[in-house]
Amino acid sequence: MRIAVSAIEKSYATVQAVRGVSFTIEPGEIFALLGPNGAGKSSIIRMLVGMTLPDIGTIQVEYQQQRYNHIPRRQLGYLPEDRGLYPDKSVEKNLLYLAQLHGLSKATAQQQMTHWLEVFELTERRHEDLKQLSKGNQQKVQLIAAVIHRPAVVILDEPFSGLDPLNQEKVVAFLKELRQQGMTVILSAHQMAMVEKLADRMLLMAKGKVVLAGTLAEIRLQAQPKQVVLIETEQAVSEDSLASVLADEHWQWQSSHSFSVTLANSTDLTHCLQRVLDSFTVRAVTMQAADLHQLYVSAMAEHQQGSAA
Ligand SMILES: Nc1ncnc2c1ncn2[C@@H]1O[C@H](COP(=O)(O)OP(=O)(O)OP(=O)(O)O)[C@@H](O)[C@H]1O
Repeated sequence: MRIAVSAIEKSYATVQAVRGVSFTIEPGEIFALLGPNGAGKSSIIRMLVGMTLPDIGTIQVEYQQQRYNHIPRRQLGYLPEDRGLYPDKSVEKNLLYLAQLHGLSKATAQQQMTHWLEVFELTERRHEDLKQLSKGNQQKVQLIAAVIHRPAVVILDEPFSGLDPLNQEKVVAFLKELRQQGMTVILSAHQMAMVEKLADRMLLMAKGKVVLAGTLAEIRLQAQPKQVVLIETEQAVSEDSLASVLADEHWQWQSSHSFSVTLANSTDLTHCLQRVLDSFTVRAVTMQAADLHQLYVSAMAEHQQGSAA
């Protein structure tokens, strides 16, 4: 399923929640919507699933040569922010009921349920009422409920919320398996370390607008266009020798055996390394890349400064 969102806007009574947002999602990719509380992520999700319409702009969904203005219900698995299963029914009854509601045969529903309960280590708990499970385990049942009917697209609003680190890792593995099975996954999340491991592309939003977009590498370039490379040498290097070898570079002496160089692009990297290798024996070269959490925090700080100015 291919999804193209073009310049959508959405306002509620007093809030302009989404302000001219565009992006595309390619079939089979994991796409992450990121941003602080109130950024507009859930509003976008509600428009993607057809719960509300954009005031302005378009959503075009292509699936098996058909076109839609939202993701067709039969092809959608959705974990909303406010979860909706039956607390007084067992895990098994909840899942089988939902699967059959989506048109799965009893045998296929059973087989799907068995597989996913195993993945989340919930097989032993399947006869317990949902309300008897911890919040984290209920969350895992909700994730299974969203995918049990094998939809083409899965939308997960905060799939990591309420989960401990080990269970968050399980969700990462679960989402990778969905991608392997060919599903398109759209998720919103606040756990950057998890998103970094998973997302093929992402959209960082603030106050209804796009702040950064693309793959992690593209986002890195947008947020931090300069690269910093740390070079460690076998022999001691003085500041004077660096000044003569790297006369045109922006370098910083770190210790007798290491220094960093800030580069504008990869061509500069080649030139810089050639000059360094002509003069010193190099032990290690490390690119100092910011992780998604750091990129997110600095992008949001910059955005806030920009909108305050
Ligand atoms: N039904 C509604 N009526 C009025 N205002 C709303 C409604 N839904 C959302 N908003 C407002 O729209 C803005 C965007 O909200 P939205 O829920 O889309 O953000 P979000 O990025 O999903 O936030 P969170 O991470 O907290 O879930 C917020 O200011 C919110 O208060």
